[in-house]
Amino acid sequence: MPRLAIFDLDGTLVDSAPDIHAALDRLMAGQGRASFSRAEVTAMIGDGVRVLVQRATAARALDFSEALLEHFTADYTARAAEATALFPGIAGALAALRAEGWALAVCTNKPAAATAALLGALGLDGAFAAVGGGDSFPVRKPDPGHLLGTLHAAGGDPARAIMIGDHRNDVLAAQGAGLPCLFAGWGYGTPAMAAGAAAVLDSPAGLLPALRDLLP
Ligand SMILES: O=C(O)COP(=O)(O)O
Ligand SMILES: [Mg+2]
Repeated sequence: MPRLAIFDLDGTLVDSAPDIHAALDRLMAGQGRASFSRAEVTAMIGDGVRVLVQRATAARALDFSEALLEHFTADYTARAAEATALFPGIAGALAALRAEGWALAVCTNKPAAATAALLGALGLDGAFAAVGGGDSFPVRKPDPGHLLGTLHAAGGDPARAIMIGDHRNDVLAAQGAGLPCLFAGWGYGTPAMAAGAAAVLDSPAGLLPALRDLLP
């Protein structure tokens, strides 16, 4: 069975904050509310789209509604790849891992439809043995069931799999599933969120050596 690297998406593989930010600002403008700073937006990312819109509406004294959530989700899904790109070094790291025989998967709290649209636009459809979105399973990160469901869909073995993520939810899901977690320090998380990770990486250049170290 090949070694399996399971990647978080937002803040780990892709710098998606510009498009999430733009979509949130469009939502707020439609409600007559002020836009957000980038730091406000990155602090709201990580728990899926429902919690994102709940946090954004609360921050602008708006009542959350299913209609606002649906509006945001449709708008963001259609425009998820306008300004979003892979972090520098990610494409090379993924190619090197595949060349070494690693299987790859994505486990993200972003909804599956937006995830598929984004991966397709980035030319990454087909790069992953499985993609577990935030609505692919009855649970999502930090619940380990999301990670284990993705792992099983990829045909992986928990004893030969590693999680890579930028948020506390990634570390907690990995801990619950019994997997080591590498913390992507280039993402949207805070240093405190790395507590419990096997290692904190400063840049994607550190991915290959750290993964080989954990699973020779
Ligand atoms: O959609 C989110 O809130 C976060 O997505 P992620 O799990 O890929 O970081
Ligand atoms: Mg993330």
